[in-house]
Amino acid sequence: MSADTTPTDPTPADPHQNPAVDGSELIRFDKVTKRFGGNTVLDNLCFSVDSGKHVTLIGPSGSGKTTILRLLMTLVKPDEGTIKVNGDYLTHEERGGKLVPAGEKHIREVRKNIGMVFQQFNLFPNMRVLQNIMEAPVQVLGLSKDEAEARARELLDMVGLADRCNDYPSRLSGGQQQRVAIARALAMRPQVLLLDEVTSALDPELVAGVLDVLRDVARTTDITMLCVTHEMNFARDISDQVLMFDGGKVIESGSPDKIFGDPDHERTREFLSAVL
Ligand SMILES: Nc1ncnc2c1ncn2[C@@H]1O[C@H](COP(=O)(O)OP(=O)(O)OP(=O)(O)O)[C@@H](O)[C@H]1O
Repeated sequence: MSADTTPTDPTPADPHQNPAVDGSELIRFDKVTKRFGGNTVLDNLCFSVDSGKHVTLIGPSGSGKTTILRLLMTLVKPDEGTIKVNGDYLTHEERGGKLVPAGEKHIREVRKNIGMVFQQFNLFPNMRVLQNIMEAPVQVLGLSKDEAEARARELLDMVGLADRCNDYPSRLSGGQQQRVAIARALAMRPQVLLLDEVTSALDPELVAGVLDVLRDVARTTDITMLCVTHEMNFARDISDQVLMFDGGKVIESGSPDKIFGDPDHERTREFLSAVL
């Protein structure tokens, strides 16, 4: 990501500008600005997500939703501002009372808390399903092969694919591959699961199976979920909170009942009438 510049003057959180930090806050974006060339995609963005909550990001195409997930994965870096996960700066380290750009080791540690499922499944094509799920827990977390395999089998059972562990991804449908990708992300036991339009590349008849698996994950685990989706019924079902983005900012946030039923903002109304 050579176009990215590392922030040189990160501004520490301003408690007067942002919602109060409570004990259960897991993610905080503080005055985050992200530009691509002359295009300001996120503009002084502030928001936070509490531990265990399921938050859906909605908004028009190009409003920066995917960029937020990519920032959390450190696939891109903010131009200004700071991001904290579980109290640790994601892109900065505190050294001698000062914030300095984070080193690779620090970023790797913070990222262990975060799993992501992409629109394209991105499975390793040359590994069988079981191996796809075991790989990172063994390589990154240092689990023994037996521990990783037990974890992988449990997750395959959860996503309804216990009988496909010896198949290569190419033998599976897109929906099945995406369910393996969900199991693979969960195998790292992340605190946060990022979901980026995970059903957009699927044939319509395969969408429901994937969404059902995610509903189960939301219902049966305490994982924090940050979700970008065009599936508004799914968003309504699983979300504790919906954030509506426009012009690089959160213009409105609230419960799904509020945002989908009686939004305050005209722009939210317009957007929802176009997509619902
Ligand atoms: N690597 C990049 N280089 C240049 N521009 C980029 C890059 N990534 C994203 N953008 C631009 O940033 C803007 C926001 O993109 P982003 O994918 O975050 O939007 P989005 O809200 O997720 O949109 P959609 O719903 O269409 O996926 C878009 O104008 C996009 O073209």
